Amino acid sequence: MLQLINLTKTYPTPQGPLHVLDGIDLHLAPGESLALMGESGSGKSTLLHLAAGLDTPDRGDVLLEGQSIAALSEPRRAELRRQRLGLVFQQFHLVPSLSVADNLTLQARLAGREDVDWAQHLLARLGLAGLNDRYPEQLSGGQQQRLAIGRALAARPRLLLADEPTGNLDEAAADQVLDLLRELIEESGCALLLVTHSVRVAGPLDRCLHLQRGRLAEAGP
Ligand SMILES: Nc1ncnc2c1ncn2[C@@H]1O[C@H](COP(=O)(O)OP(=O)(O)OP(=O)(O)O)[C@@H](O)[C@H]1O
Repeated sequence: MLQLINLTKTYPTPQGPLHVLDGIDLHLAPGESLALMGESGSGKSTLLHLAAGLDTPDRGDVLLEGQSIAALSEPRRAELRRQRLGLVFQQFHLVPSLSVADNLTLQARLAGREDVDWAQHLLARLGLAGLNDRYPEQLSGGQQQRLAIGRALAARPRLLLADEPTGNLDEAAADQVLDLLRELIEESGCALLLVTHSVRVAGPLDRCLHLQRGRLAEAGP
């Protein structure tokens, strides 16, 4: 489903080149959930951005369902993202001028994959059904985060990439959002690559890998 092949990324800095990713290989199976952990600055967000085709590696390639991202032009990469990927970041990136219902279906509509029944189901499951006509600024942080998750799942992506999706929430709200996220992922058969600092968050996922000095290692017991 997702394959990272020898991904290498170096940033130029005033102190010289910073080797963030040093030949990363990773294979994620359909429906599999994987936590990516590692110290601050170890390159987790960099890896996620490369996997989403939002940035390009110095070497290596990303295959999404066998399709090489490196071989695509930027517009075709954006189309692939719309069709196959859901993205959830720590900042919610909701559109302030759109209602809850319109925010949720925005990506699905752009991808030509709007499914009214699935959108209603997501709104209900995410506890947002009564809030359809509200605007993002009228929601709590937890509600905004749930809406961002709903939006990412509305087009039924094959893979959800999530960067600290509960980083802004207190523990109780974070647990609730993560339980929902896992349930919805299972319902839709979507794979998950989730960046987190939290062992509690990583624990229930199928696999956990640590990023350290540019390489991936299986997490110990
Ligand atoms: N555009 C850039 N130019 C130069 N250095 C960068 C750039 N983006 C990231 N870095 C550096 O690359 C390293 C990895 O950053 P990245 O954001 O991927 O780490 P992270 O593991 O996600 O960190 P955190 O857990 O703090 O979010 C950091 O040292 C960061 O300062």
